[in-house]
Amino acid sequence: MSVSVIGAGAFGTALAISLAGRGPVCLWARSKDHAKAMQAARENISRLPGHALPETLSVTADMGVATENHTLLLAVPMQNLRDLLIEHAGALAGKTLVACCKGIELSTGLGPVEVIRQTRPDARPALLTGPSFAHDIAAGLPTALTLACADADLGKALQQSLNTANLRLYRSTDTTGAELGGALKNVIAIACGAVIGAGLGESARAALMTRGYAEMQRMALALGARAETLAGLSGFGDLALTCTSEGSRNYRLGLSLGRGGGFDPDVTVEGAATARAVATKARQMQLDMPITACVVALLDGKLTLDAAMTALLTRPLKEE
Ligand SMILES: NC(=O)C1=CN([C@@H]2O[C@H](COP(=O)(O)OP(=O)(O)OC[C@H]3O[C@@H](n4cnc5c(N)ncnc54)[C@H](OP(=O)(O)O)[C@@H]3O)[C@@H](O)[C@H]2O)C=CC1
Ligand SMILES: O=C(CO)COP(=O)(O)O
Repeated sequence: MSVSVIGAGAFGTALAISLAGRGPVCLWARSKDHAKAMQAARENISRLPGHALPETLSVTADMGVATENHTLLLAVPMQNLRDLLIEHAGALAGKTLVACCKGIELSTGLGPVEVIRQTRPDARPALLTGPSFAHDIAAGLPTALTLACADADLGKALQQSLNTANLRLYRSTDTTGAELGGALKNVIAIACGAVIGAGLGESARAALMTRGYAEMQRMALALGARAETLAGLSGFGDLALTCTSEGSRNYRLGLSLGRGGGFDPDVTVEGAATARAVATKARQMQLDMPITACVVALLDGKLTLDAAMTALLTRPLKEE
């Protein structure tokens, strides 16, 4: 199965580097200048500096060339996925589309697999998600991810073709659970970063991670996900990584909120839009998601961190 990676950000480049260890891979960038710069330097200096592109990795800005391969990994931010699918509708028709983004679309409340299903009903959708920093993957460090695909046979085929020397894939048919785990953990990571940034301590972070996980499960189970998916790499695994490492941009945004500092608006932070999408969805579904609500209020400047902590600590006492 030949593979192209669509989107030459940090994650797309890292996946392409890892896959190139198995054979030819094509990496598509939307900008001709970006593609040319990568070809010249044999490195993605603007998005993933410090990692050489292997010889088996070709770079293009021509979607026609990229879609000569049948399996396409879509590695763009969640809020840009629909635009990509619409802009290149013809070229993407009938392909196997593996979403590699983590988030919930703000305008619809849908996850990546659902957005693919809605915009490209002729495509065969799947999702690649789990605890993994782009720099770790590109450096060849060991990583384990979930490959979720509702079509069990296609999932098995993708697991075989996308597994690499340092990327071990576990498969699942629960796309709902996998996409919600990857999306919701980013919201909790912002909260955890804020707590650490404000000096409230690691005990408070452990409490937030645990109660955040309860929120993740509440929404995911209500939407038909399986509890064991949330307990796996795409949920618990990614929550553990993202809530404890400054390698995470979501966590770093939280840190700056907690410290009262600024944050570069051009950095991809999926949890910000996703927090808003999830809060809206929770209201519609009448689900109690107090940590998510506090993250939205913090992001909107409607609540200070002190007031958010007081709000969380003074909620009615309940059974765990
Ligand atoms: N970085 C990481 O460690 C990991 C990231 N992910 C997920 O991967 C997804 C992408 O993140 P990441 O690669 O880090 O983000 P980056 O900010 O590094 O890159 C985003 C890329 O998407 C491209 N892009 C944006 N909009 C479009 C569009 N409409 N059409 C085509 N290309 C577009 C950008 O192009 P341009 O350069 O031209 O602006 C850029 O190359 C996110 O959902 C993230 O959660 C998952 C696991 C790990
Ligand atoms: O999803 C990730 C790790 O699994 C990357 O996290 P950030 O998007 O917060 O950097």
